[in-house]
Amino acid sequence: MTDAVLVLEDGRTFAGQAYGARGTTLGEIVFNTGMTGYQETLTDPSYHRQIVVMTAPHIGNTGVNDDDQESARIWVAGYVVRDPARRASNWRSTRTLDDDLQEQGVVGISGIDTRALTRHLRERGVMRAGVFSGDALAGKERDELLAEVLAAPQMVGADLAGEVSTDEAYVVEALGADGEKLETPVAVVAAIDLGIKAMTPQRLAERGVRVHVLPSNASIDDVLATEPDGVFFSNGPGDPSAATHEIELLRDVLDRKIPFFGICYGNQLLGRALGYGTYKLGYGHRGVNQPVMDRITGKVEITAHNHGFAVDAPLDGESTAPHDDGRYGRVIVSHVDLNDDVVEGLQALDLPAFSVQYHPEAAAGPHDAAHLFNRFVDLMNQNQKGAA
Ligand SMILES: NC(=O)CC[C@H](N)C(=O)O
Repeated sequence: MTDAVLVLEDGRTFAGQAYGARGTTLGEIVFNTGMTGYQETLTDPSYHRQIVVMTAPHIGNTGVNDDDQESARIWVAGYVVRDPARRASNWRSTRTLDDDLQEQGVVGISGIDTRALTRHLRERGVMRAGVFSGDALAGKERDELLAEVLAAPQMVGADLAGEVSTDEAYVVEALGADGEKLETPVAVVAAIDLGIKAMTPQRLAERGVRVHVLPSNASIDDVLATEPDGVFFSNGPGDPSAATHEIELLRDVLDRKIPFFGICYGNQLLGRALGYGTYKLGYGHRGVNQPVMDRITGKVEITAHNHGFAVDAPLDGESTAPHDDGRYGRVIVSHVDLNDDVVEGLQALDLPAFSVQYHPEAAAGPHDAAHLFNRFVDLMNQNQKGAA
């Protein structure tokens, strides 16, 4: 039975079965290669406006629980799977994935040859697409559906952090070794929520850090009002070249020599604040097994990724940050993806600032890179001692 259709911008179509909510959804179609972690993927705000294809063929086996949410809702624009589990079975599960997709109005499609679709996206690059089911499909010709896809906005130039960020600032308290609130934190961080995943402030809190999570439109005065030892920029959706306000905010932070750590979108914004360009990858990195070389230690980490853009910085040696006649001093590309040599991290040599393109908080994925949160805490400690 065919009661749903996936239409790609280049005209290729895939027939399947309606999954989750019925209706229309439009977005950029991307694929995720993680064999686990569908719940964390669905609730990662960086997937806002993207239709996600899972290359793992069987999705929903372990149901959904309240602990693995990376935010309060599903953010993907649409969901494409091969074979949904007929029955969810896990001791932590409180409901099925299909329930969540339906309740939250997320249109999906199943029964798709996700291997063929992924190969197509690898060859042609990610592109806009639409999933149509129920009344949205009834009586419509393929050309009408394609016209809807072609009218959808492009990801290039999209400034989306404001659409996913928190409206109000909130605090995640520092935790002691006993898991209880630590009255005197080891450091205070102002974290700019560009689409932050719940596990990120948690990883800092576990290291004794109090985290003030601020909305993406926070001003430098809002940041300074938290009396931060360090500033953090999170992951998030959209094109880093469009994030004008956030890039200016970051320059204000760098000018004050406040220790800075950025993840994913935060890495791209550090790149842009320093004056480098960013560009769109053909099909991006989305999964939990990307090998990344830390060029400072020579160690390789297996890491979780979700990015479609990357920083354009010279791989070899030090370069002077291009912004404003060397005002930010020297920078090295600290991390490189071993699959394709994409820049995966930046380290400023004359400022207390570094960032990675991948996800040390994991969720889902391996914990190889969790030590980077320690590196940030050390950087803040050194800075406090230097200032004392
Ligand atoms: N997870 C992220 O922070 C993604 C960053 C950016 N939106 C990209 O696609 O590259």
